[in-house]
Amino acid sequence: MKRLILASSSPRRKELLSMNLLSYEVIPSTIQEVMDPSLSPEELVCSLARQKAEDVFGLHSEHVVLGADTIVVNNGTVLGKPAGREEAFAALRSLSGRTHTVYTGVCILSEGVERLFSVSTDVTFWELSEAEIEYYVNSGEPFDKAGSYGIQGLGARLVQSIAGDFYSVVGLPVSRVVRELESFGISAVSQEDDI
Ligand SMILES: Cc1cn([C@H]2C[C@H](O)[C@@H](COP(=O)(O)OP(=O)(O)OP(=O)(O)O)O2)c(=O)[nH]c1=O
Repeated sequence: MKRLILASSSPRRKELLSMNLLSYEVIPSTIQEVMDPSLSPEELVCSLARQKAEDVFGLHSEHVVLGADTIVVNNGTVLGKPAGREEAFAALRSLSGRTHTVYTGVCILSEGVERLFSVSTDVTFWELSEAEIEYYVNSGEPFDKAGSYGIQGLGARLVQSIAGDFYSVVGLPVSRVVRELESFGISAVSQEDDI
């Protein structure tokens, strides 16, 4: 029986799958992500998701492997995870009072089959004061997150509205993923299993 392997070190992706799936194993990929600047945002997240999935599938090709990647694109600029405080400040200042797009790419691999797709969500930030930005950076939350914020945490207060899938912003479009996984023979937790 094929098992699902999540090729990710992201605690958010793990949580989102746990909410929905019977069982899976986590084997994070160890690749150095290669970003090709000539790619569109959709192509870029798909390429990074595929790199992560292929890395783990290379060693576990008897199972189903899922890789994902999330980026924030603001006015044509790709914002990944900030390298430090200054980058986090700059990213949050640039997102203030504007609408940006969060892209999450997903790659699911099984022997002879590949499913590759991306989901985009528009997120609008309130106008942020310097004091608000400083408070948020000091919380430490921006540092392991694309775009320097987490919509699921303290960062919720920065967000005025979203158009699209909330869970995709958090790192995994989980309802689409659950449906795609069914065609690989990986099924979601049923009502009875919960009782
Ligand atoms: C925009 C946003 C991103 N994020 C996170 C999701 C991802 O974990 C991270 C983007 O980095 P990724 O490079 O997509 O993922 P990762 O390095 O955390 O994990 P791995 O490569 O091992 O799968 O940003 C949030 O948690 N909340 C948000 O609102």
